[in-house]
Formats: sequence, C-alpha cells, structure tokens
Amino acid sequence: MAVSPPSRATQTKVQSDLELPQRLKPGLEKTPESQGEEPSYILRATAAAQTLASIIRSCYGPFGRQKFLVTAKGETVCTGHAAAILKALDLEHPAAQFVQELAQTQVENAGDGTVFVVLLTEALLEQAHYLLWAGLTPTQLREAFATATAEVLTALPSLAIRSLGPLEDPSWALYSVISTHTLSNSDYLTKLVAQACWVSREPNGSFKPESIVVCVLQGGKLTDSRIFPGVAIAGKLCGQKTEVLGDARVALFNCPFGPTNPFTLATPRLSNPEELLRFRKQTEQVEKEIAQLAIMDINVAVVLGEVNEKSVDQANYCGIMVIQAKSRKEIVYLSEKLGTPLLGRVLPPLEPGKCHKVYRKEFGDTAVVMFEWEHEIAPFLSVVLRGPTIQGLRVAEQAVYYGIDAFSQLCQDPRLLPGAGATEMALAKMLVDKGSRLSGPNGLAFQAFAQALSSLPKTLAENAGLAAQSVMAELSGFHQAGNFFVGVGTDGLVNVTHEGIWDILRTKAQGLQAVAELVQQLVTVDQIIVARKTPLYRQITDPTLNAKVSSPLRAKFFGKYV
Ligand SMILES: Nc1ncnc2c1ncn2[C@@H]1O[C@H](COP(=O)(O)OP(=O)(O)OP(=O)(O)O)[C@@H](O)[C@H]1O
Repeated sequence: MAVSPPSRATQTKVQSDLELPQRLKPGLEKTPESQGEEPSYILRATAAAQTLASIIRSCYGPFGRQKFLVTAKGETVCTGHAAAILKALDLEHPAAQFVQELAQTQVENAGDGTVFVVLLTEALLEQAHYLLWAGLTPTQLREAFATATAEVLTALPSLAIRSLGPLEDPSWALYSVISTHTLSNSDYLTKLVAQACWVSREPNGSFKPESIVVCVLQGGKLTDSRIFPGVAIAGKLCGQKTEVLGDARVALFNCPFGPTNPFTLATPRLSNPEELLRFRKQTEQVEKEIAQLAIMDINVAVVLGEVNEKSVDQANYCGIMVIQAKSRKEIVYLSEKLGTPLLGRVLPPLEPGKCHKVYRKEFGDTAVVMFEWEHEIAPFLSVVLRGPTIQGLRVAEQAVYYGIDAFSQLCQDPRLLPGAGATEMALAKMLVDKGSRLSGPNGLAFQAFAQALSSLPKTLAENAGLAAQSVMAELSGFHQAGNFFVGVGTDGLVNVTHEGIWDILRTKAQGLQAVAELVQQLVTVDQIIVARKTPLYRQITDPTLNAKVSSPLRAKFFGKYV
C-alpha cells in the first residue's frame, strides 16, 4: 500500500512496528500539538512545486493542451511547449526556481522530459511531506529516497525491450516524441525527421544534432516540406547577382547595407548644405566599404537590416551577391555554420565564411536561398518546413527539434522503454513489491516513490479526458498480473508495443536521476535565507533579526552568496 495523506497514515501497515516513526504506528491519532510540528519548509516547497506543476500538467502527453503565452516582448504565442512556458515564468520561491532550473537542464541535456521531471518532483515532494509529517527525520528520508532511487535506476534498463539498430530506419523510435508535439501530419513529419537524421549520421554511428538546420517558409502545406543538402534560408535576393556557383566567400552583417541616416540615397531629402555634405560623405564611405569587400574577394553579403538600393547597385558593380535575411535566427545559423562572425559594420571579415555554392532554389510556389558545400564534405542538411500559418510552423519546427534531440539520445544509447505510462507503472509495482518486504524508512520510501511514479500515467488519463480513478485501477490490475506493456491511450488502456509508443531509456534515466537528487536535497532544507541587494542579510522567517550595514570584510565574504 502506498504512503497516504496524514488522515489515512494511521492505517498504514508495514512489517516492523518497532522501526516505524511514531505517527505511523497503528492507532495513533493526529493531535492538535502534533499539528504544530508540521515540517513547514517542505510544506512550502511542496506548495511551490505544486503551483509550478499545475501550470504545465495539462501539457503532458499526446492529449496535452496548448496555452496562450504572452512573451516578455509582448508577443502572444500559442504553445504546448512546456520548456518555453517554464522559461517565461518569473518565480520567487527558491524551490520553484530549482524545479524550473531542473526542467531547463533536462531539456538542454536530453531535449525532452520537461513535464515528466516537474510532475515527478511535485509528486515526490508531496510524498516526502507525508513521511516527514509522519515522523521520519530528513536524514532518514533522504537516505531512504536514495535507496529507492538506486533501486529504480537499476531496474529501469531491464524494462527496455527494444533497441534501435545501427542501420535501421528510426521512424518507429521517433514517432511518440514527434506525435506528442504535433497537431497534425505526425506521420509525414516523423518520416522527414527520421530521413534527415539517418542521412546526417556519420559512418561511425555518431550524430551531431547541429548538422540539421530547420528553415520555415510560410505558405503551402506541411506535406510540401522537404529536405535539402546544405543550409537553406528564407532570405530575399536584392541585386542582379543571384548565384555564386563556386568558391563562395561570405560576409554577414547585422547592420544596414548602405547609409545609416534617415536620408537614404534612394529618397534623399536634403534641405541645407550641411546635410548635402554629410550625405555625400556617407555615400563615399559606403562606396569605399563595398569596394573593400570586393578587394577581399567577398562575393556574397548577407544582411540583417535595411538594404539600400544604391548600395546594391555598387555591390552589383563589384560582383557581390546581396541577400537580405528575414530573421535573426537565420543569420545566426549562417554565422555558426560558416564559422564567420556577424559584423556590426560593413567591413570585410578577418575570416570569411566559405562554401561551394550560393543560389536561389525554386521550391513549389516559393524559393529558398541555398548555401551548399561540395558533396564529399557536405556537413549540413536543411529541413524546409511549409505551412499556411506561422503558429503551425512554429509547432512543427519544435516537433522537428524534439525528433532530432531524440535521435541524438538514441545514438548514445539505442534502448527504448514502453511508453504511455507503462514503464512508470512497472517501476511502481516493483517498488511496492520490494517495499512491502522492507521494514522501517526504506519500506515507506519505496511505497512513496511508487505512489509518485503512478501519478504520471494518472495525469495522462486525466489529460485524455478519461475517468482517471477507474483507468488507474484497471491499469494497476494489468500490471499486478504481469502485463507490463499496458499503458494509457486515447480511449483507455492500450498495449504500447502494438501502438508503437516508446520512451527513450537515456532520457528517462537522466530525468529520474535529476529529480531524485533535487528532492533529496530539498527534504533537508529547513529555512530560506535571503541575501538582499543592500548589505542586509536577514532570515525572512524572523524579520526582527535585521542586521545593520555590515563591514566591508563581511560584505566581501558574503558577496559570493549574493
Ligand atoms: N500515442 C500516445 N499515447 C499515449 N501516450 C503517449 C503517446 N505518445 C507519447 N506518449 C507518452 O507521453 C509522455 C510524454 O509526454 P510529453 O512529451 O508531453 O512530456 P515530456 O516529454 O515530459 O515533456 P516535453 O516533451 O514538453 O519536454 C510519455 O509518457 C509518452 O510515452
């Protein structure tokens, strides 16, 4: 039986009463005095984690909801991407900040599992709260949780029943991850990503996620999306020179291409001699700058900013192809891939970006600008996504990145686990079985961990709009009977091996390990100490302890904690 809330704690039975904390002994009732002993910090940390989890709980799984997110720049986006939602939150409670950081680290390291880590942390903290209330000391709890975590991490690989072969098409292994993050055409997108990943894989089996570039191009349908060798950008060609078909030498500019004052060469409005003089000087300066580019053999200029017509004429004259990038992301990509800096002035770079060809490629009713390398050293591949709306393209782009990260994980460890909550339920059953044979804190911690793990399939059921209690009872019945491949699907329980729902072992193991470490740390915290920006160091629990201004030496010592 799992660890229950305080009101039910008195009914919990494990083997040895002697080793149980006082409040878990049979027949012991909750007294008013004992209420005063609530471990208040853990209660507040649990409440903070609950608040955070409540924001993204509905995003978990393939039936997850979308949210309107108003970004700091005031832009409204519609997203179900938990990492983006979490990143946007301004949190005050340190426990919530730690959970937010944990989720961020998970997404950076594994590219997936954001909601999983937040929900599991919340559930484990809730269980920790009950156990501390019941009388376990923080040290006992931390050690017992560490034992339960070790048990889980040891058992986890034994549940990985499939593995991606080195020469196998990875579509089946990427489908769950991509379909969870797309609203439509999951099959098409999965095949596209699988093909891009498979082609980009090095002969020795390694894979660099950064070798795949995603370019979004509004218009058409998602099924018009394609893969091209090289880097594709949705930039606009500005001059007469529309291609460089060998030995391209590229410079990137994060500034206007031409005079910077409002009296641009195309529309001069000069009302006095000083303006005329300044205008002429600027024109000469720009001519010099563009001539300098030509002297240094630059034949492609990519500009993020305004492009002046007269400057383009000058570039045409010098044989320079001018491309106006549509977004900062595109030009940053190019800077990374070509290994040349993004310059704030029109100057020749010390090291220009080199590739074989730069040209416009017709693509359905539109075109992209391609940067291509010679075949044998072609280091990049572009997934060009089409779609009628920018919002839809953003979702698809995110799903592609999830797929690429998943493939990267699989290249490091090809093992996969049954998904849809089946693995969490199998682990929970194993912990309950082992926990019921253990006495004292370890037995309780095993049961608490099991309870926390089973909250994940329960959330999948809730998000699918199913009757969660009865689904969980049925799911538990199947797992008790040894059917470890049963999980939660759209209309109820499903056999995940038949449905092809797989989770990546490496991602799940990383998430479990990180959550367990954080919870073990949080259960031993008993206070929040806030170091103010002014040199006032005080405990927020006792405002009367306000220290006056500290000495410079003291300030120096505490400086590193501020
Ligand atoms: N078709 C499906 N039916 C049921 N469950 C599924 C299906 N596809 C994926 N899942 C399950 O959904 C869960 C993952 O959901 P999701 O991707 O939303 O969470 P996450 O990975 O923790 O967060 P994020 O992807 O935002 O980083 C896993 O348990 C996975 O097995």
